[in-house]
Amino acid sequence: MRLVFQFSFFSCIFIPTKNPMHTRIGEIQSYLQHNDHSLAVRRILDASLDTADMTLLKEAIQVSQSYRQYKETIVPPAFFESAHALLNRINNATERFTYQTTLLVTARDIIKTYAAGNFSLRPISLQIHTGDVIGVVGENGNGKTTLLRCIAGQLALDSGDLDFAQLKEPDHYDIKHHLAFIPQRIPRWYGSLKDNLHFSAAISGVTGEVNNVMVDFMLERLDLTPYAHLTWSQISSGYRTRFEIARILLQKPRLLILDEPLANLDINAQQSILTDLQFMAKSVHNPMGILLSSQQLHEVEKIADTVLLIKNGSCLFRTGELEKTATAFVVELETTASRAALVNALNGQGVLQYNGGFYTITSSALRAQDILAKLVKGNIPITYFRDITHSTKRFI
Ligand SMILES: Nc1ncnc2c1ncn2[C@@H]1O[C@H](COP(=O)(O)OP(=O)(O)OP(=O)(O)O)[C@@H](O)[C@H]1O
Repeated sequence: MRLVFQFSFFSCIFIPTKNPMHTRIGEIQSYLQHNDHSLAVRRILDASLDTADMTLLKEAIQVSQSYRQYKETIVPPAFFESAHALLNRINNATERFTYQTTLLVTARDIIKTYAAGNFSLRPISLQIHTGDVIGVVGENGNGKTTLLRCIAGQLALDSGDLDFAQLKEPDHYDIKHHLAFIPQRIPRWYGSLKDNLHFSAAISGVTGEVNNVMVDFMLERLDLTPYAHLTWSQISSGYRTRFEIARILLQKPRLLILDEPLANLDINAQQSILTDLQFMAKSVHNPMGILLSSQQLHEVEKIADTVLLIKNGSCLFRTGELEKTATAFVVELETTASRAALVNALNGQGVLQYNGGFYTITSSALRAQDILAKLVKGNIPITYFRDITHSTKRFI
C-alpha cells in the first residue's frame, strides 16, 4: 500500500487557464493535489516536452526519477516543491502557445483486394488531423490491419486515393518518413534497449547531448528506465511494445499508426498507454495524429475522437453517426439473477437478449439510468453494467 503525504501548499496555487497549456498545467496540479502522483509525473514529462527546452526536460526527468524512489513509501514535501516549481517554469515557457490542428491525410474510397484469397476492403474514407485519435475496431480477420497498412502506404490500392496534405507528390520514401507504423509483431532487435534508443534517435538526426536527454526522457516516459540495460529476450512482450513506442516517438512522427498496440499489455497498461497516446496526440506544441486498431473497443472508445467499426472489410459504423442513428437505449448487464427476475424488474419496458455471459437490454422508453434504477429497485444483483447506446459494441 502506498502511504501518501498531503502537502497543503497546493491549496494556495493558482495558475490562470487562459491558454491550452495553462489548462493542462492546472490539470496536473489537480492530479498532485489528489495524490494521483504517477499520472502527474507522466503529464509533467509531457508538458516539459511541449516546451522543447532541454533544461526543463532534464528537470522533469529528475522529478520522475525521484518519484520512482518514493513508490510504496511516503512522498515527501521536497517532491511536491520541485514538481510545483517545474510546473511554474513550464507555465512561463509556454505563455504564448496556441493550439492548432493540421490536416495530415485524407483517404477517399479506398479499396483493396488481396491477389490471393477472398478478402476485400470495401470503400472506406477518413481524414486524420494532428490531435486526432482514430480507433479502428472489429473482430479478427475483418480488415483492420489491411486498412492501416493501406493508409500507411504499405499496400497498393485497387482504387480510391490517399492524399498526404503535408507532402507534395510523395513517393514511398517520403510517406515512410512522414509517418510511423508500429506493427502487431514487433521485429527483434539486438543489443540493449537503451543503446537501441540512442541509435534510433541518432538516425533521425538527434545527436550529442540532446540524444542523451531525449533517450533518458523516453525511458522515463514509457516506464522503461529499470529495463534500459536489458536485451530483447530479457523483457516481456508488453515492454517490447513500450520500447517500440519510445523508439518511434524519438523520431517525432506527425502521424502514428499502431496495429493492435494493446495486444501484449495488461489491463492497467492498456488504460495508461491509451490515455498517454491521447495526451501526446493533443500535445499543444507538437501534436500528432494517431490511428490505431484494437479489439478492446470499450478501451478505445474511451479515448478516441472517432471509432470505426470494421466488419467484413466494410466500415459498418463510426461514432458520431451512431449517435444520430440510435433509436433505442441499450445496456449490457452481467447478473446472477434469472431472466424471469429481470423481466419482472423491468416491468415489460425492455427487450432482453442473452449473449452468453451478458444480457443486453434494449428499451425505447428507459434511459440507462432508468434501467439501472429499476434493476436496483427490483433487488437485482449486478456485477457489470454498461450503457452501450452510443457504442460500436451494439453491432458486434
Ligand atoms: N497478404 C495477404 N494475402 C491474402 N489475404 C490476406 C493477406 N493479409 C491478410 N489477408 C486476409 O485478409 C483478411 C483481413 O485481414 P486483416 O489482418 O486485415 O484483419 P484484422 O481485422 O486486422 O485481423 P486481426 O484482428 O486478426 O489482426 C483476413 O481474412 C486475412 O486472412
